[in-house]
Amino acid sequence: MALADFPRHRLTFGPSPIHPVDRLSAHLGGARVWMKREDVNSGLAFGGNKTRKLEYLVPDALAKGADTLVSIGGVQSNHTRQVAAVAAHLGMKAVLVQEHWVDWPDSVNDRVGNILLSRVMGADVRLSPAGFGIGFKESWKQAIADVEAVGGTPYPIPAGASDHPLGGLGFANWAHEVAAQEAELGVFFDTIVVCSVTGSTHAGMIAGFADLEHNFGGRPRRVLGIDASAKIDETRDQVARIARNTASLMGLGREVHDDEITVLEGWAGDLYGIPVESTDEAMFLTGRLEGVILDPVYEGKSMAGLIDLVSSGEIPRDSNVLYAHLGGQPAINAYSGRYH
Ligand SMILES: Cc1ncc(COP(=O)(O)O)c(CNC2(C(=O)O)CC2)c1O
Repeated sequence: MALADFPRHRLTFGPSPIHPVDRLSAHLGGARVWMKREDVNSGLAFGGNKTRKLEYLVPDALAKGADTLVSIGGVQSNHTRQVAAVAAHLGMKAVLVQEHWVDWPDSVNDRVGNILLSRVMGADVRLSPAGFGIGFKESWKQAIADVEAVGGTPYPIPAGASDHPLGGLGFANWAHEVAAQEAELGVFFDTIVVCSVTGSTHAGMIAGFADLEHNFGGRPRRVLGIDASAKIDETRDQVARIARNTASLMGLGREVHDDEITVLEGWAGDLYGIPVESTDEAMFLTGRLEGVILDPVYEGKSMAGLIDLVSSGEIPRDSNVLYAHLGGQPAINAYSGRYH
């Protein structure tokens, strides 16, 4: 099946906005930087990259007669908050396993930001002591079994909606959306910068841009994933696997080449969820030059990567760089101790 043949349940307002950030570009003194704003893509609880992925999972959940979305993330997961919003929107229940992915001293970490929003939306929020990991977890499997035990019909959604057969389609579609917007804007984004953790945002982009090039006469471009997992080998493997699975699912017609899969390290720090100096600097620079808010877990780290790659000229001065802003702002409320 071609991408266009997959059912998509609209959860977004339409194409997410693309705009230049020329004060930031001037400050960096290199390529022109633009942003595509998934942080304002939906009216459902601040939206984000997972909302776009869920547009392709919801038809499957509805077709299977599910009544409960079951997912997993850290205490300040943006993903589980978006699952809670979509469940509420659809009239389904949500069971969310929130694991101890971050040893962050803010005592309010489990009472503000994303987890507070999920509770407001009526999700069954279950705190778990298990630590960070992007693979399948026992706590999540138990939650699925619990729903079945009371006669419910669960729809399992893994961390980040990534290691799911349909998990890459949302951002494969994102690539096609970018191409349509380029035609309107009269610009070509030769480089895309995106944060990579569970991997299907980046992986979907790889498959989508390969589809554009191989089947729609598109020009080649670089998709640079910036790791924020601090477990780069696992993330690299997951991005590669999901990119290839997604390409095969949508009938790309060729293999995904190794040189199309680039996950860069250097800005994640030692631990997932713990900001480092470059994270803080990226957050403050973007906030003070553009009024754009980045979070300390994900976008602050991917922007730190963009800043270095543009400043160093690794991304050439004549490039147009599209930064994927994937959302995540609510989590900043759990880091007030660092930014007061
Ligand atoms: C704001 C933001 N930016 C980038 C990412 C990384 O996306 P992927 O997981 O698709 O690689 C997340 C993910 N967040 C996870 C979550 O539980 O919130 C899946 C880890 C994100 O929330």
